[in-house]
Amino acid sequence: MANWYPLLLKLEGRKCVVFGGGAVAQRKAGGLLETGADVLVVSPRLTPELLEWSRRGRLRWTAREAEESDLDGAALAFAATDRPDLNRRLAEAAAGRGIPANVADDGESGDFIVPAVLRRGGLVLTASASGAGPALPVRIIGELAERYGHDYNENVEILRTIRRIVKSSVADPAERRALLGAAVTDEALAEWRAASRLDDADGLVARLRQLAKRTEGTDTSCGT
Ligand SMILES: C[C@@]1(CC(=O)O)c2cc3[nH]c(cc4nc(cc5[nH]c(cc(n2)[C@H]1CCC(=O)O)[C@@](C)(CC(=O)O)[C@@H]5CCC(=O)O)C(CC(=O)O)=C4CCC(=O)O)c(CCC(=O)O)c3CC(=O)O
Ligand SMILES: NC(=O)C1=CN([C@@H]2O[C@H](COP(=O)(O)OP(=O)(O)OC[C@H]3O[C@@H](n4cnc5c(N)ncnc54)[C@H](O)[C@@H]3O)[C@@H](O)[C@H]2O)C=CC1
Repeated sequence: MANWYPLLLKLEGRKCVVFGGGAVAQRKAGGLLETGADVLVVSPRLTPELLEWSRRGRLRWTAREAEESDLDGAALAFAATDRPDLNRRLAEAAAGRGIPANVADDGESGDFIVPAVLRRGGLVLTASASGAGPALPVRIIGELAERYGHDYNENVEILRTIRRIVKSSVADPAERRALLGAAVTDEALAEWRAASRLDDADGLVARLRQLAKRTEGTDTSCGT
C-alpha cells in the first residue's frame, strides 16, 4: 500500500481534464469547480448536471471520445470513464507528459486519490483510507460535520485576523504560540464570533494573555 502524501492544491485558473461524463466524473468536476479550476470534461455523453454546468459556462465540454491531446497544458487529469483499459492508457499518457493522474476504477494505480472532504469556510477537513475505499472516510467526515458545525465557517478568517495582530504586537515566538493556542479553543472562538470587531490590537492581546494564563502550567514553553 502506498504511503500517500496529503496536501492542498491551488488550482484556480489551471486546466484540469476529466475524462468521462458519468456520476464519478460529475463528482470530480464538482470538487474542482469549488476551487475555481478551469475544468475540461471530455466525454461523448454527460449527466444532466454536467450538461447544465457546461451550458452555464462553468466548465468546458469536448463532446467526443478521449484523445491524448486533451491533456495539453493540463495540471491534473482524472480518468473516470467506464473503460478501465482506457483509463489506464490515459493515466500513462498523462504520466508521459508529467501530469499527475487519478484513476477512478483503480485508485492505487493513479498518482493521487481524492479524499472525502468537509469545508467550513477556509477550514478543510479530509479523510482517506489510502485507496481502500470511501465508506470509512465518508463516515468519519459525517461525524466531523456534526462536531465542526457551520459556526466554524467564520473561524479561519478570525484566526487570520488574530494571527496578523499577534504577529505584529508580540515579538517572542513562544508567547505568540501560547496566545494563538489560547485563541482557538471553542470558548475563545465563540467570544471572537460574538465580538463586533477584533481590530483593537492592545485589547485583544491583553485578553489573549488572560486566556493563555488559565492554561499556563500545561504549556511550559510559555515564558510570560
Ligand atoms: C481510491 C479512490 C480513487 C479516487 O476516486 O480518487 C476511489 C475508488 C473507488 N471508489 C469506488 C466506489 C465508490 N466511491 C464513492 C464515493 C467517493 N469515492 C471517493 C474517493 C475514492 N474512491 C478514492 C480513495 C478513497 C479512499 O480510500 O480514501 C470520494 C471520497 C471522493 C470523490 O470521489 O470525490 C467519494 C465520496 C464523496 C462523499 O460522499 O463525500 C462511492 C459512493 C457513491 O458513489 O455515492 C462508491 C460506491 C460505494 C463503494 O463502492 O464503496 C470504487 C469501486 C467502483 C466499482 O465497484 O466499480 C473505486 C475503485 C477502487 O476500489 O479502487
Ligand atoms: N473513484 C470513485 O469514486 C468511483 C469509481 N467508480 C468507477 O468509475 C467508473 C465510472 O463510473 P460512472 O461515472 O458511474 O460510470 P458511467 O457509466 O455513469 O459513466 C461513464 C462515462 O464515461 C464516458 N465514456 C465512455 N467511453 C469514453 C471515451 N472513450 N472517452 C471519454 N469518455 C468516455 C461515457 O460517455 C460516460 O459518460 C466505473 O467504471 C467505476 O469502476 C465507480 C464509483 C465511484
